[in-house]
Amino acid sequence: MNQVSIHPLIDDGNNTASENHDFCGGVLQCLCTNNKVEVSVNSQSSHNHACGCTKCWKPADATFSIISVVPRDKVSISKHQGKLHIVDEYALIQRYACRDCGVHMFGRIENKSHPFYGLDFIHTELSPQSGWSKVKFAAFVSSIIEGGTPPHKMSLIRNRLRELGLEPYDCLSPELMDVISIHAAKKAGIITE
Ligand SMILES: N[C@@H](CCC(=O)N[C@@H](CS)C(=O)NCC(=O)O)C(=O)O
Ligand SMILES: [Zn+2]
Ligand SMILES: [Zn+2]
Repeated sequence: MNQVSIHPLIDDGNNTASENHDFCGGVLQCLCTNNKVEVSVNSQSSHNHACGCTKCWKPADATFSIISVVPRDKVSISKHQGKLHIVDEYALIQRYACRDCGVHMFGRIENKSHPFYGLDFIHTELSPQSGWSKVKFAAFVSSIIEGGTPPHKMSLIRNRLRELGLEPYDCLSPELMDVISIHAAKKAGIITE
């Protein structure tokens, strides 16, 4: 069967397996064999989704990354902080990566006026614990072309995402796009609450 790969963790259609509503976090580990960087996350993840952009970390054999958010005050570096560096200081999301294995441990927004300020971006697949929220949609789908996917495969990939229960969007989901616009409308005084 000529099936396209989205991400090894969801390709088998088993995306719903482990979500646990009582789950309250775990430890993210980098992929080094020794001296693993560890980041403690004391919260369940939200808005877990597949991201097709070129900036988010993904395993070598994946077309999409899997990324979610947690409150930034629930994230702390617990081991080998010295191995972390910021991938791009000028990006909106400052991604803290392990210098040795390249994995992004978390991403942080420092611009206090950004609608997503206060949320850190994490890859729950780096955690040995199970119970994290399930992947709910696919964002920045058209961007996979910038990552090398041949454009003629796009409809096959969008169909496969739908088959896996992940509605494909070329930016963020409508819910998150609304959050961004509500923030902008409040800032401009168009709406008050
Ligand atoms: N088409 C671009 C899209 C990049 C992009 O805008 N990514 C989104 C989703 S992660 C974003 O919010 N980026 C902010 C950032 O990377 O700092 C690419 O693939 O590089
Ligand atoms: Zn590492
Ligand atoms: Zn991304």
